[in-house]
Amino acid sequence: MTDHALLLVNLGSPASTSVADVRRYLNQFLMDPYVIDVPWPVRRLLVSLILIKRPEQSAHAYASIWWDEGSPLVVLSRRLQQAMTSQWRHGPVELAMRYGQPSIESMLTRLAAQGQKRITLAPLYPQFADSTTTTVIEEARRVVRENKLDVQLSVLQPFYDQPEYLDALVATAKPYLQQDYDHLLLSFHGLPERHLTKLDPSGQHCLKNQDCCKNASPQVMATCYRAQCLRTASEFAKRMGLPDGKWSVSFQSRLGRAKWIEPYTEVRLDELAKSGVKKLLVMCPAFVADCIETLEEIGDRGKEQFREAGGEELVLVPCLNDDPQWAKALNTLCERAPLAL
Ligand SMILES: C=CC1=C(C)c2cc3[nH]c(cc4nc(cc5[nH]c(cc1n2)c(C)c5CCC(=O)O)C(CCC(=O)O)=C4C)c(C)c3C=C
Ligand SMILES: [Fe+2]
Ligand SMILES: [Fe+2]
Repeated sequence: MTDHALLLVNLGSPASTSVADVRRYLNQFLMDPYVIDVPWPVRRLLVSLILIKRPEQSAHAYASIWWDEGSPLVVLSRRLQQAMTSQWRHGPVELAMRYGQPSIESMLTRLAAQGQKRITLAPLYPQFADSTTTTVIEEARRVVRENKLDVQLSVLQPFYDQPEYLDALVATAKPYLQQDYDHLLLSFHGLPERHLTKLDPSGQHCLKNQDCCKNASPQVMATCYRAQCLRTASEFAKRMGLPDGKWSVSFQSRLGRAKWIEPYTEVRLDELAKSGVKKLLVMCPAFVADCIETLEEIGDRGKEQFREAGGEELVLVPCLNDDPQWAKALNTLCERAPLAL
């Protein structure tokens, strides 16, 4: 069978590091109602305020990590796509970005025009969030509906607890953890707290007490990003045989004034340095590909912050990127993707 395509979808990057391209990208990203989840007029106002200063700052940050071939996130996702072509046996493997290019619309319409009858959509996010997983699925649905595409969609489910993903994480991180180090920080992308509490099916659980994410029922677990991050971290630690106290979890990349899920990575970097940690390993399991958030926020700024607070060395563990074991694992996960309703 060659008419069942695989479409990998990652977040996307600006087209270049120019302030104008970064502004265009941030505008598309932040005007997504799944990202800034307030009514349109309020979102428009908030985003316009953010767009006064942020594009210049972000353009500078992007320029510091940009590669000759382009954005690390896009280049690494493209390499993963290439690695997946020798794994996926049912049809072509393509890559789209939720924001910027190549768009989900361009890739889905192209695949349908080629005669693909079924498409497995793979949002490349291990943990579920509306601002990542849902927005990809809803955009794909919109494209199929509005273009009347004659395709059936299957969707890769969040894989935060799947052995294939966890084993691939262990394989890529192991060489780093076999060296001497004092502490491992698992730093996940953060989310505004509101994004968790509004999805809590009981309305009585999320963030009601300190241990809510450790005692989450299967219903809460299904949509609680924080609980899924903590599960990934504890399963990883179990597989690596890490003792309690040798590792911890934090959340990075906070934007704006709202309260985001805690603990914040920037706070933990200071705390760890002040508690005597000299050599710190940081891994970022919410990102399957290295990007501005890992390379610049942790690898550059985090490293400097940790040293200024008294630490000696911060080592950033690379993301899964195009690791062959990861490509194999992702293929197995995609084979299991159920048909979308
Ligand atoms: C891994 C999952 C991600 C979640 C959850 C997420 C939520 C989220 N992000 C923002 C705002 C920004 N994120 C930015 C970059 C960025 N975010 C993710 C992933 C998640 N975001 C990735 C992979 C990247 C890297 C993109 C790249 O080109 O390398 C940015 C842009 C960079 C910057 O200016 O800092 C913003 C802005 C919000 C508001 C949010 C949840 C509501
Ligand atoms: Fe983000
Ligand atoms: Fe929770």
